[in-house]
Parts: sequence; structure tokens; C-alpha cells
Amino acid sequence: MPHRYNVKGSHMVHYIWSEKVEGMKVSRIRFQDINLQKPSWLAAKHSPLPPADRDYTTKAPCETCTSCNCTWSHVYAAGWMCLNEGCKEHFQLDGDTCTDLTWNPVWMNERTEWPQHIIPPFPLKPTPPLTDSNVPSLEEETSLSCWKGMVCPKCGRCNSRTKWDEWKCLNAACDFELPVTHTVFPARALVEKHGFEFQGQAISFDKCYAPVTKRETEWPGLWRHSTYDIPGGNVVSHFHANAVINQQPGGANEILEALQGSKLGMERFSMGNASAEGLSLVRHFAINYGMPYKYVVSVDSKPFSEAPPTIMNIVNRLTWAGKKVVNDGTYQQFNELLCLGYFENQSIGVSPITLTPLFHLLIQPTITNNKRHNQYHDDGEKDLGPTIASISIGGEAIMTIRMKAKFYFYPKGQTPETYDPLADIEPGTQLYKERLELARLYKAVQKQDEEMDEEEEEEDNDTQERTSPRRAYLRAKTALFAALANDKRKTAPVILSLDLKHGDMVVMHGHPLQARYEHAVTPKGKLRYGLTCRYVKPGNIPLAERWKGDFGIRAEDAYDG
Ligand SMILES: O=C(O)CCC(=O)C(=O)O
Repeated sequence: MPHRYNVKGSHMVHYIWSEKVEGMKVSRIRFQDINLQKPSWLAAKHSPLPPADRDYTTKAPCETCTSCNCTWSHVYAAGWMCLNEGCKEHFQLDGDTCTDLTWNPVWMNERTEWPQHIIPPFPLKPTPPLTDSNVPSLEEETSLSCWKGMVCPKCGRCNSRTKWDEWKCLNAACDFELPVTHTVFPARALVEKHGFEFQGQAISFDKCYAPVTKRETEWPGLWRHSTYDIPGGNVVSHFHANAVINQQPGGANEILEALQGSKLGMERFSMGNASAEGLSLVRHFAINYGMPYKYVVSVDSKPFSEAPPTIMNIVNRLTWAGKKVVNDGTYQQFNELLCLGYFENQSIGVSPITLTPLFHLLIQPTITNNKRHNQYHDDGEKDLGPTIASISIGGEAIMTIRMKAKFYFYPKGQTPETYDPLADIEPGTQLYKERLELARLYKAVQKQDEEMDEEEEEEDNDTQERTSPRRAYLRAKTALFAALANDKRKTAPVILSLDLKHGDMVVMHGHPLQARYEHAVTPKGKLRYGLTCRYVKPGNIPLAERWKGDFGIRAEDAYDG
């Protein structure tokens, strides 16, 4: 085989059945070559051509199972069996499970004729989409077909799309490269169908649930600024842009055009710990500027001094947003920017479909059904400052925040006997109200016990009187544990959902926010950039690299909303 993954030919499904091997039911599929003009790719070397005249009429005999009424061919030499895994007669021969798996030679030789008028629905070897039309379309530049991969037209290797600005064959011995010059689409083209742009201050479609509380909205300039407090001193701040802000010089519209027009060199990086053979790529494209920062994968960092003006413009704007939120004098100047790029159906994180372009083809329906991989993550690396600011450019996205399961579902493994009703109860955790109520009832029991003990010293008291609060407490505890056992969820509910539109900025502030909560950003549409600034503590960064995060913004150039 020339490559680890190869596209070899089209096959038709000839037969599907279930076998029983050592007590396990194994599904089997028999394929048959469609192209009979040449020896099969799996035929021994120098095999003769397949016979021109095939016998399509001789078939192995069939029988119908008296138990499930399914009809099956004589697949095995040992005799006829029911091959329906759901049937009680499955794989039974003379009252025993069959163990001789030799094929019936007649069945092995039977062939089904491929209806010649039916042409395979898509090319087996996807090539890079060729943009030969005069009308540029997002479809041709960022749709799923632009990143699900290609078979190299030169050497036949199956390749993932790793670079934003080109198709490149990853076979070291092959030099196939196809640069992609992206069309610059205006913001209008990326707005959702029936979407609209706000001319005045934006309307907020954010949703927040307990324990999040929303603060009074502020109006810096034309921005709408919504602030959400999360217990533990954490803040999530949403700066909603509008059309006027986005149209200003240096605004989101210019940023969008500049990002599309410049070859930033964004790449999909390898995870390096693939559980299967081949490349295991993250699902988004990325490039890092300033201090090196490792999120999921290590991304090489370019110094800010080499960053295009639009990147520094974004740092400038995010600095404004960061200072607005952290206005108590503790703001630490950002020194890193991670630029993420998303084509259609991409989102942050590890791709479950990292193997081959064909794999992508097979899994495509799953993606389009929106069954996405887990995008939740935190930015809680120990070398990061507590403030993280990001700007959303292009297509819309939803940002959601939830508590990490290990904090939400406490206490794992406890029983009614070991449960401490007075242990710290954190707002927003599973059955928070019920736990609070239990703590209250428990305190009532304690109080009553103390009072009764005092009285008992004076006179003998009826113990019946002690039972009422205790009964209420025990009832509540039983109900709490029944509810805990009943809760089959694996993840905590979303407590904050932000509707991110083109030009919106979000600031997250607070170490506990990253330690106890996680967030996900799910892009909609076909093209989006998410650019995030952080403060990376220099301590663990090699001296020779620290200068990469240096930059200065002249006071008169500082963005002020
Ligand atoms: O805005 C985005 O696309 C993702 C930002 C994000 O979640 C992150 O950088 O941690």
C-alpha cells in the first residue's frame, strides 16, 4: 500500500448478518467489488482479470427461520442457521451454537450484478474544491467540503485540511500545494438568514439562570454592556456591538475584512496523542501572538512586533473592555492573543473525526445533525491571569457557561449515613435548595436537642417531643438521596448563555470562574473568528521568548468605546 490510508475502490454490500463467536454477537458485512474491469485491489499480485461472463444466477439455497420468519442464505458449510441476532434460534445448529465458521463455497461464489445505470453518488477521491466560478461564495471557501479533507491529486495520500490559506499534501515525498486566496466577504454576507443589525443599542438575547445575577446594564458610548455575577467573585461581561460601532474606522467590519485578506498562517494543530493511527487534529484553525500560550495544543507564538495592525487593533479594543470590567486597579495588561478561525461546522477542541477524509465523509451526517463533540473547556492554566477578553468576528456564536460536573454533582459516593448536612453548600450545585433546607432542618434538630437536654437536667421529659423536627429532617434527607439517585444527568445545566454577534466582546474575570466553571463557544454560520487576549505570567516562559508579548499603545490611540 502506498500510504497508511488509501482509497481503493467502490464496493456494494452483498450481505449483512450476525455471527456468534465465543458467546459474542458479531455483525458481518460482505462487500463485492463494483468495478470488474480489473483485478480487485485485494487480489494477489498478477491475478488474472475477473471473468468477462459472470454467473449471477447460481445462488446458495435460502431457508426461512420458523421462529423469527427471517430468510437467510446457507452462509456456512456446517449447515443452515438463522442469522438474525435478535432471534432465539440465532446461530443454532442442531440445538447447539455453531462453532465451525467455514464458508459455504456456493455462497462464496455467488455474485450480485451491479445495476450498471447506477453511478456511485460521489467521487471516491475528494479533491480540493476548485473555485473556478466567477461568483465567489462562502460555500466554495469555508463549507464542510473545504475542510473534511482531500485525496492528493498527485500522490493519492488522504489528507486533512491543516492550513487556512492552502491545501497541502502531508506526504513528505509529495510537493502538492494549492494556495487559497480567500474572498473578502462583508459582514452582511455572514449574518444569519433573516438576521438583522442593530442601529441603536443592541437588544440582548442572553439568558442567565440561578446562581447567576445580572447587573444593571451600562451604556458606554453606543455599546450595551451586560454584566453577570457568578458566586465566588466571578464576572462575565458582554459588550454588545451594533452596526454603527462595527462600521467605525478600525471597527469589526474592517477587522473582518483585514482578517480575511491577510494570510495569518492559521493552522489546525495536531493533538499528538492520537488513539488511532494518523493525524489527530483539533477542529479549529489557530495562530498565537505575544507570549506563548498552550491551549489543548502548543501553538507557536509570533511576537506582537510582527503582528499585523488589525491584531494590535484588537488587543487595543480588548484592553479597553478588560479595563472597564477590572476597574479596581488590579487589571493586568494582556500580553497574549490567540486567534481562532472556524469554517462551517467547526468549533473549538478536539475533533472526533480526525483520521481520514473518508472518515469525514462517513461521519458527516452526524455533524450536520449538530451532535457535536464536547467543546467545554476552561482557561484556568495556572500561569494565566484572572482576566480573559475575547471578540467575536464574522458569523454568530453562542457562548455557554456551566459548572464543572465534579463540583456540581458533589458529594459523590456519599450515603445518608456519611452525608454532612452542614458541609459547605455552594449556590448553583445540584439540588442546592433541597440541601439548604436539609441544613435548616438539621439545625432545628440540634437546637431542639440542646433545649431538651437542658430541660432534662431539671425534669424527666417525654422523648416523643423530640421526634417531630427529627422526623422532618430524616424525611427530607431520604427525599434528597432519592432525588440524587434519580438524577441521571452527566453534566451540569447551563447557567449563562450569551448570544455573540459580529463585533461583540466578552470579558471573563475571576480565577474561580476558570477553576469551577467551564465554557463553550459554538459558532453558527460558515465563517467566524474568535480572538482572545490573556495575561500569561512570565515566570514559566523562557527568557528568550518573553519579549514576544511586549507592545505599547500610545495614549492618543487607545480605544475608548
Ligand atoms: O471565541 C471563541 O471562538 C473561543 C474562545 C475561547 O473559548 C477560548 O479562547 O478559550
